[in-house]
Amino acid sequence: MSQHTVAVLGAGKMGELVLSGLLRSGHPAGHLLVTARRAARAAELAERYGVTVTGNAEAVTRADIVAVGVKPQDCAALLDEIAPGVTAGKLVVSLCAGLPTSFFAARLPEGTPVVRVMTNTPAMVGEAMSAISPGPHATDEHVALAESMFRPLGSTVRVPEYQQDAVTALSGSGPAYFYLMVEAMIEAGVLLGLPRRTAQELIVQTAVGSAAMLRDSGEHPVQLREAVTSPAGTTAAALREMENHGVRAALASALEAARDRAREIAAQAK
Ligand SMILES: NC(=O)C1=CN([C@@H]2O[C@H](COP(=O)(O)OP(=O)(O)OC[C@H]3O[C@@H](n4cnc5c(N)ncnc54)[C@H](OP(=O)(O)O)[C@@H]3O)[C@@H](O)[C@H]2O)C=CC1
Ligand SMILES: O=C(O)[C@@H]1CCC=N1
Repeated sequence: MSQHTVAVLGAGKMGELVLSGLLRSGHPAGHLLVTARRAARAAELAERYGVTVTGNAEAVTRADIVAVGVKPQDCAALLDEIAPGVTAGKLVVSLCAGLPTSFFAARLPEGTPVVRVMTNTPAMVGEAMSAISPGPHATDEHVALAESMFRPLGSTVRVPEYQQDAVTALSGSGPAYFYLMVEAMIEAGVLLGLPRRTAQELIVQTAVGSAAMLRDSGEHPVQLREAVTSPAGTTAAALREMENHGVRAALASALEAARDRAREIAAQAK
């Protein structure tokens, strides 16, 4: 991987995470190029990471791997701009929600390999979940390259592309659902009379501990929940209220809405 030159086009939040992950894993700064729309952002990236910031066309000309980190609605214009420079042998890696690899194929030279990745913001602490799918002309070697790009950010998994909108609804947007729940529980703690700072400390550590149990205990969430729920106890009382308020149904609807929005983004980008 380190011998390849990687260009991150549109180094915003996610692009910067890819960039910093590569640098953390020992990828030479000299083999990294980034682009940004605003001059201030370009200067910030150059100063923070010591990488070369160029225009999109130059980055693509110099790179072997081109990671597209712009918002889906900015993608068509970017692809039209870079298509002439995407010569044979270059791999395009999309970070974009919703957009299928066929969207890229339609705008890039025939035969361009495209890999689609849905990662998430816990990449900031090396705990991302990145789901990787080969698109047209992407070989196993291309997918392996994308894996080595995203492994420094956290876990990776290969999924067929048709699952990517569901993946986006689950793990791509997922951190926001947990943050909302934590925020709501802090407010609930304040309602019960706890100082805000105490409520936050209690619930954040409870989230961290619960996440570690989910990952490391080898037990199913149902078993973990049952172990907390004493007969006629406090947890059972709280869980009944959650069921009464339709928490499961709310989550099902929320994830369906996210999946549907991913489809809509693709339809609108055409
Ligand atoms: N945020 C998230 O949790 C996740 C986002 N994604 C996907 O990642 C992609 C990026 O999202 P995110 O990082 O949040 O968005 P950001 O807005 O933070 O980053 C996008 C960046 O692209 C830049 N940009 C836009 N057009 C161009 C262009 N023509 N040339 C160069 N740079 C350009 C923008 O510049 P400027 O700031 O100047 O406008 C911005 O810095 C999206 O496609 C999104 O769907 C995927 C998983 C999770
Ligand atoms: O909200 C979004 O569209 C992006 C994709 C997944 C997370 N954030």
